[in-house]
Amino acid sequence: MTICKALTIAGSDSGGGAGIQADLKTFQELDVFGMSAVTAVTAQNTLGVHGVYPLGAVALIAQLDAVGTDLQPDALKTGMLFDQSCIKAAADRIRHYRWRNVTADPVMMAKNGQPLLQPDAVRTMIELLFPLCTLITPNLPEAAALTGMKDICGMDRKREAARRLHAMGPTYVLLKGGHDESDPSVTDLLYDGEAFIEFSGTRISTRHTHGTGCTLSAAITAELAKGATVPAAVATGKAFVQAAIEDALHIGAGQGPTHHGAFRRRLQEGIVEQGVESIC
Ligand SMILES: Nc1ncnc2c1ncn2[C@@H]1O[C@H](COP(=O)(O)OP(=O)(O)OP(=O)(O)O)[C@@H](O)[C@H]1O
Ligand SMILES: Cc1ncc(CO)c(N)n1
Repeated sequence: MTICKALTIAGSDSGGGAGIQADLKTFQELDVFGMSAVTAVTAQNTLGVHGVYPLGAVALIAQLDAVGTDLQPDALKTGMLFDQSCIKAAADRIRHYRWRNVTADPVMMAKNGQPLLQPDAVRTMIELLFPLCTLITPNLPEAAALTGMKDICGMDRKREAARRLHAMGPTYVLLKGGHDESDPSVTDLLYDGEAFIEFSGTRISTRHTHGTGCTLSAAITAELAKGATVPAAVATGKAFVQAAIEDALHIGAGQGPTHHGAFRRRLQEGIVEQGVESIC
């Protein structure tokens, strides 16, 4: 049996809904072999982030070299990178191993506002990581921090933000719409420097959206690993996260995780369509 392989470079979420745990569950659900390089361990649950324990660049490089010298990923994503040294290490190893199909989810804070990236690392991410990326997937607060735009509301401002983000070097920008409560169709906007494509769903009224961004970017990464185009990968990713939110598990006392097994169940029931046939 051959299988496509995907790598996540991200933080660990002990609560299991976001970070490395969400990414590996998503890779597995989409029939891709998942690998990980951990940047930091967080003590986290549905009530919030209770501690952040960075592993440091030396430990990150060791993990990336272990993967790079033996198991080449067909696609990779970055999530919580924590600080400048981790961003530099990740960018350096991505270049060294000539890894392609790179998606950066520019994680800056958890849904309840706790910081997951040091403020002085934002510029490093733009300068060193974005030019290596096939896709970046900022949410609206991240897009504001990256572009310096104060309020990004309405489609015109979203398009302007996407243009500015695209000028930072990635091939595609996906501006996520989860934080725009005024949009009932929760639209994510994809831009390749020429055309805009809107991916809409149905906004679910729920507090259980912990890790939606991680899950979306992991699903896109899995599809890219299997050989999908970026628009096709985003379409599958959006369907995956929509199903995961709709079938939420209602566990924990706070902002709960999504259900990573929901998309597979819908596939089996014929409710959603399979992504690409794997090329591996
Ligand atoms: N309430 C909702 N109903 C349906 N889809 C949603 C909802 N909230 C978010 N989404 C979708 O989930 C995905 C992630 O979007 P969001 O903007 O929430 O990311 P995020 O803030 O980076 O997530 P997180 O930080 O929790 O990982 C997007 O595809 C978005 O459209
Ligand atoms: C480890 C980690 N990565 C990303 C997020 C964003 O959802 C989170 N809450 N925790």
